[in-house]
Amino acid sequence: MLGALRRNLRPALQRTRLLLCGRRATQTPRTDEMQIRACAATYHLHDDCLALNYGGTQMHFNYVWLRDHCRSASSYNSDTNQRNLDTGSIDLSIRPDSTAVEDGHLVLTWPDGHVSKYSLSWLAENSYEVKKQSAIQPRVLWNSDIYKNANIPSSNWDTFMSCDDELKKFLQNYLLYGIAFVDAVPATVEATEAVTRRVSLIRETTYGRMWCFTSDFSRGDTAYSQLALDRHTDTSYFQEPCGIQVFHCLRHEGTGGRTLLVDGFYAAEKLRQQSPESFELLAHVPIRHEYIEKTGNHQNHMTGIGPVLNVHPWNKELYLIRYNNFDRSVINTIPHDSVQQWYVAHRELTTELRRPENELWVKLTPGKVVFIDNWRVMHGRESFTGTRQICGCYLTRDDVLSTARCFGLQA
Ligand SMILES: C[N+](C)(C)CCCC[C@H](N)C(=O)O
Ligand SMILES: O=C(O)CCC(=O)C(=O)O
Ligand SMILES: [Fe+2]
Repeated sequence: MLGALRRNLRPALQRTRLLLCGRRATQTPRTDEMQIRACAATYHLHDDCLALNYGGTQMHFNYVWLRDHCRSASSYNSDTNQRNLDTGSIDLSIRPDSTAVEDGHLVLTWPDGHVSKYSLSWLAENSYEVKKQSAIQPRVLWNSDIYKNANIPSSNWDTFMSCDDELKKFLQNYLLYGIAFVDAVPATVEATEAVTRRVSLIRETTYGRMWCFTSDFSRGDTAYSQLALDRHTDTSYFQEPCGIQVFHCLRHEGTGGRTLLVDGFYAAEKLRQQSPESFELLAHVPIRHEYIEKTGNHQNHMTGIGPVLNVHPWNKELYLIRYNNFDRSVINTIPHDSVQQWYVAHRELTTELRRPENELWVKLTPGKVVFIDNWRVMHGRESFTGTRQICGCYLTRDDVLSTARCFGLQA
């Protein structure tokens, strides 16, 4: 989206240069005058903001915002990408003394003589109006057919470990779909750790840094049994649930034990369309998840409070689902007259999550490592017989997204 915008802006920018090169308005020109001078970029100074029309978009910039976002050396350190200016010292009723558009830049002179210059394309990219048009993180929401028909290739261990382009492709798939696979990984904890470290930092939890589990009840949790587990997100009882879960089945001699994957955002968006009030309720009512373990050496009591659906307040984009019926705690954060509606909304979401067409079943075999966005994609498993050993770890979401952004991906 921004790429397309940049392309659209380029001819406009050139036209601006052509028309405005070397010209400077010392006083705010009248609108009709501006239209003639700068047909590609027009502006108008309102009482509370500067309106800029550029690249076909009408944008509005608050004056304090403009002073705060000055990119001159005294206001901003472009080596560290940090603000130098003390925002607390800006006069909250500041207005520019003079305004001009020249050479593809908006130039403002402030009452104290300080000059701020902003490239028009920078303003466009960073305006609320343009940001609002594109998702924070573009995603492809999927059910089983959509995912299968997309034919997303798995990465291969050798190329994944040695080639940055391969890692970038992997991350792009991961960002779009919330799951991604690496094949032909040696069936060891060390290789699983290496594949993981290639992506990001491991998040150590009470389960360890790298963990390896089997059905031995060594911990007080159903995961350490042979029972089936319905779709869920992990560590919902953390105030910040783990961002990514990595699984590698090192061995399984027995039957069953397939892994279930369900795109929680696909289901939640269906709910938003069909039943907006239920979506709103699940997005606002906080509930508690809890992990209480008092076995052998393990003493844990974790709680996390937050809504099932979490949306960015400014554009309503989903970013996190907490959905774990095993670990959901006593509901005592909802007034009695909303409890019934909450259960209705939860049931509607559950119905969407349980549609067979939304279920992607995969048998994890030695060599196949899966990365799951634990803020979006639910996992579960079929019951099994025999010895089954799974190793893996959790990753911090911020660090994975940072790796992706360093490759130039939008995340
Ligand atoms: C993955 N590993 C086996 C280490 C831990 C499992 C944690 C299970 C817990 N009920 C939850 O959903 O968070
Ligand atoms: O055994 C599995 O495949 C997954 C179990 C599980 O949900 C977990 O470990 O988080
Ligand atoms: Fe789990």
